[in-house]
Amino acid sequence: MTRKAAIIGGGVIGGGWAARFLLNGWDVAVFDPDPEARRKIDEVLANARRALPALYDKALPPEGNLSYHSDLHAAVAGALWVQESVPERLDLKHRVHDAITRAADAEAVIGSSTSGFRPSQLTAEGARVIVAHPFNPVYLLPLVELVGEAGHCARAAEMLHEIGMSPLTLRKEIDAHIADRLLEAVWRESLWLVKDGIATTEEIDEAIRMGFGLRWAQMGLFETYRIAGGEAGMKHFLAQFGPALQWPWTKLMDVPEFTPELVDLIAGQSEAQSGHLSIRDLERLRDDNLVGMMRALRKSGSGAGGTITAHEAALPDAASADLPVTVDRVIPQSWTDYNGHMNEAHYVEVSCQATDRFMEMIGADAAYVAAGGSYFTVENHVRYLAEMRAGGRVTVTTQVLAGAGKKMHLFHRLLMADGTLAATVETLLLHVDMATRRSAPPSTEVAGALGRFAEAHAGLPKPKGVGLAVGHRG
Ligand SMILES: NC(=O)C1=CN([C@@H]2O[C@H](COP(=O)(O)OP(=O)(O)OC[C@H]3O[C@@H](n4cnc5c(N)ncnc54)[C@H](O)[C@@H]3O)[C@@H](O)[C@H]2O)C=CC1
Ligand SMILES: C[N+](C)(C)CC(=O)CC(=O)[O-]
Repeated sequence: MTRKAAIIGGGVIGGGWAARFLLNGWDVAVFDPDPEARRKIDEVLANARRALPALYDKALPPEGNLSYHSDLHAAVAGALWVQESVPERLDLKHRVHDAITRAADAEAVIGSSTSGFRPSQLTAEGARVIVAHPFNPVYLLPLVELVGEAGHCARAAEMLHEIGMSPLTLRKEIDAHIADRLLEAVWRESLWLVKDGIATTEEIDEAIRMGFGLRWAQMGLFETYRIAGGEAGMKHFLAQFGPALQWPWTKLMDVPEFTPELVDLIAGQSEAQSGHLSIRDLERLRDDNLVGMMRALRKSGSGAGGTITAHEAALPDAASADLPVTVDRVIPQSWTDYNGHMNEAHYVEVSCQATDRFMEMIGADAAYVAAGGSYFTVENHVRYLAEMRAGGRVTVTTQVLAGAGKKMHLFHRLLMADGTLAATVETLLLHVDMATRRSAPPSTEVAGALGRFAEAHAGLPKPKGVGLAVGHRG
C-alpha cells in the first residue's frame, strides 16, 4: 500500500522533503499558504528527478502522487509521516505543531526540520514532535538528525532508512543538534576571516573544497586526524597539535584543557571507532573514497573536478575500464554527450552491468571471485540501434547462447521503456583461475547453474545480429 507523507511548509527544505518521499514511492500532500509554493516545489522536483536516480544503478520505485491542500487538516489526514518545515520562529512553530498534533493520526511520526530548536522547546506539553533535521538538498544528502523520545525516533529511523536516508539519533537534546554546532563554528570563523580582511569568500571556499572538505566528505574529522597522527595514531596527534589549540589560531578561544582523562577518552573512542583497521588500511580507504568523489566532480568541473580535467587534457590518452552494473535503471544526466544522447561508452557500461548481474545469478558473485574464480570478457560486439536519453529507463535482458566448459557466450538486449530495442551486445567470456590468471573450468555449482540457463535458452531463436562482423547488416 502506498504510504503518505504530509509536508507542512514547502520552501527550500519542505520542497526537498517532498521530493525525497515522492521519488521513493510515497504519496505526498503539501500545505503551504504561499501561492508560489506549488511552482517552487515543481522546480525542486524537476532537479530532484534529474539528480536522485543518478545515484543508483537500479530504478527507484514508481513516484507517488503529489497533492496540494489549502487546509492543514486535509494534508495531514492519513499521513504516516508529517514533516514541519516552516520558518525558524518559535511562535510560528508552536502554532503549527498545535494544529498538526490535533490533526495527525495517533501513530504518525511528526518531525520538525528545525536547525536549532530542541524538541522540548517546540511544543506545549503532550505534543509528540521529534526533531528530524535534514540537510540541503534533502533529496540527495542522506543525513537526518533525530532528537526526541526514543520510541518515536526509532520508528522515524526505520522509515528514513526506507527512503534512502541516514538517521543519526542524538543521545540528548542540545541547541542546534550536532552538525549545525560544527557548521556554526566554521561559519563564525569564516566570517571573522572575511571581516578582518584576511581572506575573501572565494579564498575560504577554495581552502575548503581543495583540501579538508574532500577529506571530511568521506572520513569525517576524527578518523582523518587519526591518520594525521601517523603510525602512533590519535595520542600522537593530540600531543603534537593539542598545544596549538591554546595559540591564537582561532577567534573561538574557549577550548577544553587536554587533561590525561580527556586524551584517554578521545583516543579510546578513536580506537573503538577505527582500531580494527591499520593506518595503511585507513589510508587506502580514504584514497579510494577521494578518487570516487573527485571523479564525480569531473562532469560539472566544480572544485577539484575542474583541476582533474585540466590536468588530464595535458596527459597522453589512456584507456578507461571502469564499468559498473545494472539490469533495470534510469540513465543519468552525466552519461549525455555533445550529441545530446547517451554516449556510446555507456551502452557497453550497461552491458557490463548486465554481465555482472548475470554472474551473480549463476553464483559467480563477489564471494566466488574472492575465493579465486571469475570470468574475463574476451570479445564484445555492440550494435547501436536507437538513441537513449537522460532520465529514460533502460532494461537489459540476457540470453545465454552457449555456456559449457570455460566459455560463457551471452547476448544482451538493451530495451527502452516503450520496448524499443536500443542496442545489442554480444559478449564472450572465459572462466579464469584468479591465482594463475589463466582460463580454467568453473566450479561444479557455477557450471551447473550456467548449464541450466543454456539449456533453457537453447530452444530460443538465434537473435538477429549474432556473430556479425563490423559493417555487416544481417
Ligand atoms: N535552508 C536550510 O539550509 C535549512 C533549513 N532547515 C530548517 O527548515 C525549516 C524551513 O526552512 P526553509 O525551508 O529554509 O525556509 P523557507 O523560507 O524556504 O520555507 C518556509 C516555508 O514555510 C511556509 N510557511 C510559512 N508559514 C507557514 C504555515 N503557517 N504553515 C505552512 N507553511 C508555512 C512558507 O510559505 C515557506 O514556503 C526551518 O526550521 C529551518 O531551520 C533545516 C535544514 C537546512
Ligand atoms: C544554515 N542552516 C543552519 C540552516 C543549515 C542547516 O541547518 C543544515 C544544512 O543543510 O546545512
